[in-house]
Amino acid sequence: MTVVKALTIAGSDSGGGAGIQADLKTFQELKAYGMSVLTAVTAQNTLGVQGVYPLTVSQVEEQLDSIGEDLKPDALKTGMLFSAEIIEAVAKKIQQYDMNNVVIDPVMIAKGGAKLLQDEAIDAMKKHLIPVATVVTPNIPEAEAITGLTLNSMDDRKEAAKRLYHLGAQNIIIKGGHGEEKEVIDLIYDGETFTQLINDRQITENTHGTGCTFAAAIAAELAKGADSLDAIRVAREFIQVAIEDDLHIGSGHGPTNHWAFQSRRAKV
Ligand SMILES: Nc1ncnc2c1ncn2[C@@H]1O[C@H](COP(=O)(O)OP(=O)(O)O)[C@@H](O)[C@H]1O
Ligand SMILES: Cc1ncc(COP(=O)(O)OP(=O)(O)O)c(N)n1
Repeated sequence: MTVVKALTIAGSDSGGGAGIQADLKTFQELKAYGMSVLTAVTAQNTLGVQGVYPLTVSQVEEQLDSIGEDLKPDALKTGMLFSAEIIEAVAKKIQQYDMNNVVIDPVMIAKGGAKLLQDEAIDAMKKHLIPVATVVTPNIPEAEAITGLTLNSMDDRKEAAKRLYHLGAQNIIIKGGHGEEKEVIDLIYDGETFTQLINDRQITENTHGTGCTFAAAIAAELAKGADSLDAIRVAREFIQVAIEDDLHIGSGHGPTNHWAFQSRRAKV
């Protein structure tokens, strides 16, 4: 049996809907062996984020060394990185251990408004992390923060994607969850071609962790050898059914259903 290995470098969500918990659940569902490097602990539930506790740079580096020296991942994704210092350390270790298939989810703010990245870390993200990205997955506010543009139209999103490409990412996907359209439009750019993935927008409160889950699914598919566009298409299907078959747990923004994708396949 060939085992593919996927790594998440992210924060912990005690509520289990986002962060490393969402990533590991997604890796498992997509049949990739999951590994994790923790960058921060959050006290969090469906109502919001009650506490944020970053790890030290050396604690993050030591975990990356443990992985790099023994368990080379076939793909990795980054999530909450919190500070410029952690971003720089992560970018250095990705290069030192020659890690490929790198999905960068530039997590900045949780849905409830809590800051998961310090403002001054955005420059480090642009300088150190986006240049090593196989795929970068900003939502609309994150794309605005990175590019300095205001994204009111699809043409604005295309311009932002071009700027992210010029920062060094190989593939850009500007996610449409925060868009105004009736449908959800995720815009992909590979330096030559724009592709739009258009899906039904679900009217639900239960979208906690959508970005983490989506990026983790891309990483799992890249680990299995898919090209970037195919990996994004599978991840899009994974997140759509995870939102459609939501679990209704907690009294705020509930998590998505990480087993919906496999449950539906089993029924076919
Ligand atoms: N209400 C929704 N219905 C269907 N798909 C959604 C919905 N909200 C988000 N998505 C999808 O979930 C993924 C994450 O998008 P988004 O919510 O924009 O990111 P983030 O969680 O980082 O803010 C994207 O593929 C997006 O299209
Ligand atoms: C620990 C941790 N990491 C990331 C997030 C943000 O996750 P995201 O998928 O963008 O979902 P929302 O927070 O927007 O629901 C998080 N909340 N916690």
